[in-house]
Amino acid sequence: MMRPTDRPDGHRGRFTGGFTDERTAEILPGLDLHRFRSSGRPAAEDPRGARMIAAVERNFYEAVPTGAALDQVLDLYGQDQRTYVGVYEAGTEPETTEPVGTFASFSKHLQTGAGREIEGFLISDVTVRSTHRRRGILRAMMRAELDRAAAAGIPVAALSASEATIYRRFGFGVATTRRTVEVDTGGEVALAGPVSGSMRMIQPKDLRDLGPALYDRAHRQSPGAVGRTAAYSVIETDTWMSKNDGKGTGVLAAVHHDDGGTPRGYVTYTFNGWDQKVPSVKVGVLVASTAASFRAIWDYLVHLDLIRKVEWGFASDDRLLENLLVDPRRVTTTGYADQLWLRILDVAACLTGRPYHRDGELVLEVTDSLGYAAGTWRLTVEGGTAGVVRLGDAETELETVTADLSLDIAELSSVYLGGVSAEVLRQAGRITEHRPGAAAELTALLAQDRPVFCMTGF
Ligand SMILES: CC(=O)SCCNC(=O)CCNC(=O)[C@H](O)C(C)(C)COP(=O)(O)OP(=O)(O)OC[C@H]1O[C@@H](n2cnc3c(N)ncnc32)[C@H](O)[C@@H]1OP(=O)(O)O
Repeated sequence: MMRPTDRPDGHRGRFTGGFTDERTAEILPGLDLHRFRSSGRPAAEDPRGARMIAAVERNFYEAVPTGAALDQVLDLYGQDQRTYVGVYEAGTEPETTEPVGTFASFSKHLQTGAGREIEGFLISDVTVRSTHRRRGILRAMMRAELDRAAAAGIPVAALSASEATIYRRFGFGVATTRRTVEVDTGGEVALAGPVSGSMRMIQPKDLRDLGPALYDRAHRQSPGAVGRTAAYSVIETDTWMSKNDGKGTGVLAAVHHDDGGTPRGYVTYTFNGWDQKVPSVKVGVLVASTAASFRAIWDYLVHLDLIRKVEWGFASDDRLLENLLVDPRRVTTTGYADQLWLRILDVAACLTGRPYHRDGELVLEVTDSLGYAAGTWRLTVEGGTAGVVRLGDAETELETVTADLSLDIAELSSVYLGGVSAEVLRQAGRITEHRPGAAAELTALLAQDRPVFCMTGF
């Protein structure tokens, strides 16, 4: 089986290779930090991993999985090669005690546009026990792990946030957003563009191999997309052990084939039940590797018999869905959320690791309270290739250059992929312009040829 973490080129990331267990005594008074890799083994053989998962669930106010459900989570996290940090009361052992602080990280690719990608340090499961909050445990874990990622040469960290006010202080900025939408599918619904190929219903378990292959193709075309976690292998195949013992929860699935019979996309969805006032379905995973496939999948969804509403939690902000329909008012946005938060650790590696569609030159004065990216950077783009120098470094001129823009690393991380406008952040007072028009120039320089969107959660 091809797992979401496997890549055709065999790349698993520099970072995950050289890991060893370690213990850093006294990260804070009376608190020890332990770091260890997910083993992928069942709870009976990995009490440390099991207690880590229990702590994460409890801190998110969720029920703790047990038995086969817990073993499945441990297996999935092992596939992701997650590294866990646990903060423990001094003198207690991870094998027998739950941590009071948790922090997971793993390596996945981040698409930077035009099929280019850089390694990302993906962060998840950040929690602190209710009784230990606001004592600096998150700050200590974040600092320790960003230090480690930066030392390993990973250019960017990424996360999705439970609350929007936590992570900017650590240099993270919102790079992509998503919407929750409801599509009114009652009566005659017409699409604006052509629909081709055919849809076939399949068993969700048949997505085991097809899902990752199609996702891999789709995500390479989408700046902002990241490699999926192994959890998707049970989400889309409806085989979560924690739900109905893995026997399925009624997820339906359909695949789009193009006119030549090649699969190009798929959708999973769930019926919300006949007790609803308006019969509706909720889309789970929707992956389209071509624009034609996206149209065909939505043609299928809006024409489901008896269904008068389709809900979807992962619509992009570019109004693609509205433009797909002859009547764009059928789409109602019911929620709006920041999705991918980025934190640039290595300015030069990030800015040279993405495509450009025009030439230009800008000097950026970057502040960074954690120090990784601070400095005055000259970005020069010629023929689609960027050169980046930190002014004042030994080999560059110690000149008195006036920066075109001053901004914090959180803002540079926000605008980096081109999904957020530097000019808008200037207007919001988050970026200071020293040369009129420089923010608009940066916006144009960073613009992509495709919408910037992260189509997964992690
Ligand atoms: C990527 C993810 O996993 S997102 C999930 C985050 N986890 C959760 O939401 C679960 C519930 N909440 C928690 O477990 C904890 O409250 C955490 C993890 C959010 C914060 O942990 P703590 O140890 O309390 O944070 P810590 O004391 O280190 O605070 C660090 C800074 O963040 C600020 N901060 C902490 N929590 C929040 C919050 N919820 N909202 C805004 N600011 C916050 C603190 O004020 C402090 O600011 P300062 O250092 O600039 O003065």
